[in-house]
Amino acid sequence: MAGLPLDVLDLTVTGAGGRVLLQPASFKVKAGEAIGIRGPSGAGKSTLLYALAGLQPKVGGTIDWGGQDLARFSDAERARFRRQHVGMVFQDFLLFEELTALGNAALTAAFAPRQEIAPIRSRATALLERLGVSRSRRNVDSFSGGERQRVAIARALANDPDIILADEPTASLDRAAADRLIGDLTDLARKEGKTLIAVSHDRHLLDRMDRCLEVADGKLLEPSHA
Ligand SMILES: Nc1ncnc2c1ncn2[C@@H]1O[C@H](COP(=O)(O)OP(=O)(O)OP(=O)(O)O)[C@@H](O)[C@H]1O
Repeated sequence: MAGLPLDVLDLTVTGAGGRVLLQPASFKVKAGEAIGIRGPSGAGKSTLLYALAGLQPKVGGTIDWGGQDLARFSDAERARFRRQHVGMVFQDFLLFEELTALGNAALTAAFAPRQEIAPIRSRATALLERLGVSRSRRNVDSFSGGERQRVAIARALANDPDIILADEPTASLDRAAADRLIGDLTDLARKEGKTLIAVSHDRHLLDRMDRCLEVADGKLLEPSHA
C-alpha cells in the first residue's frame, strides 16, 4: 500500500480531569514523507502521535488522513481505520506475554479477512528474520528489551500499513540495530511511499527524517529542520 497524506488543523487533545495536553496544532505531511517529532520529556510528543493514530479519546479540530477525518469518526470507525492503514510501534511495546514472537508479530492476522492471514504471517516471519529475532517460536516473556522492541516493530509492519507511527522505535536497540532499523523505516517511506512519523530523542533517527516537528510544553512549535 502507498502512503496517505495528513492534514492536521487546530488539533487539541484533552486528558484526564480536562487537562489540555496539546494546544491547537496545525501541520501537513505529504504521502511518503518521513517526519520526526522531537522535544523534551513530557512535552506532549506521544500525546500527538496517539492522536494521529486515533487513540486519543478527547480531541478537537481535524485529523485528516487522505480525506478521512479521524476526529469525526466513532470509536468503531477509528479502530477500522487503524486496522486498515496504521502500523503503530508503542513506546512500551504492548506485547502479549503469553504469545510467541511470531504470534505477537502476526497479531493482526487474528482480525484480518481469511485471504490476508497467510500474507500477514509470512510478512511477520520475514520481518522477524530481517530484524534479527531468531527465537520467533519462543514466548516473549523471556525476551530482552531490544528483542521486544524488534517484535513490536515487526508487528507494526506485518500488515503492510500505509502509515507508520512509531514512538521511540530505537530506544531499546544498540547503535548498529538502531541504524539498520532507521534505514529500513526510511526505505519504506522513500521506496514504498509509506508515510512515516516517529517520535524520538535519537539524533541519528531525527537526522534521517525529511523534516522534524518540535513539541514543547503541550505546544507544537514552528516546524524546524532536524
Ligand atoms: N490521559 C492523560 N491525562 C492526563 N495527563 C496525561 C495523559 N496522557 C499524558 N498525560 C501527561 O501529558 C504530558 C505529556 O505526555 P507525553 O507522554 O505526550 O510526553 P512525551 O513528550 O511523549 O514525553 P516522553 O519523551 O517522556 O515520552 C505529561 O505530563 C503526561 O503526564
